[in-house]
Amino acid sequence: MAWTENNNALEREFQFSDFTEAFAFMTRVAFAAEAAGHHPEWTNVYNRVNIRLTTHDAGNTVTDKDRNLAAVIDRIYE
Ligand SMILES: C[C@H](O)[C@H](O)[C@H]1CNC2=NC(N)=NC(=O)C2=N1
Repeated sequence: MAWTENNNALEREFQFSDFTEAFAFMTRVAFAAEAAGHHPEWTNVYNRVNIRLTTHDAGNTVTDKDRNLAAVIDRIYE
């Protein structure tokens, strides 16, 4: 898995050719997150998107909800 676990969260950086591609990815992830009822912490700077996944309801720990969303995000990125 390309994600690393740091400070009770799964983290991964995604890179794109430009802002439009990065934002298109974010839009798809946003819909997938809403469908899953589980939402990322993220930042975007131009063509980079940094995502952090942790479960707030479980006291900010990594749970299967984070692992499952990470797998969904990876498929969107492929
Ligand atoms: C009621 C709602 O499903 C919960 O508050 C969900 C929303 N999205 C969430 N996202 C994340 N990352 N952690 C949560 O604990 C969480 N809880």
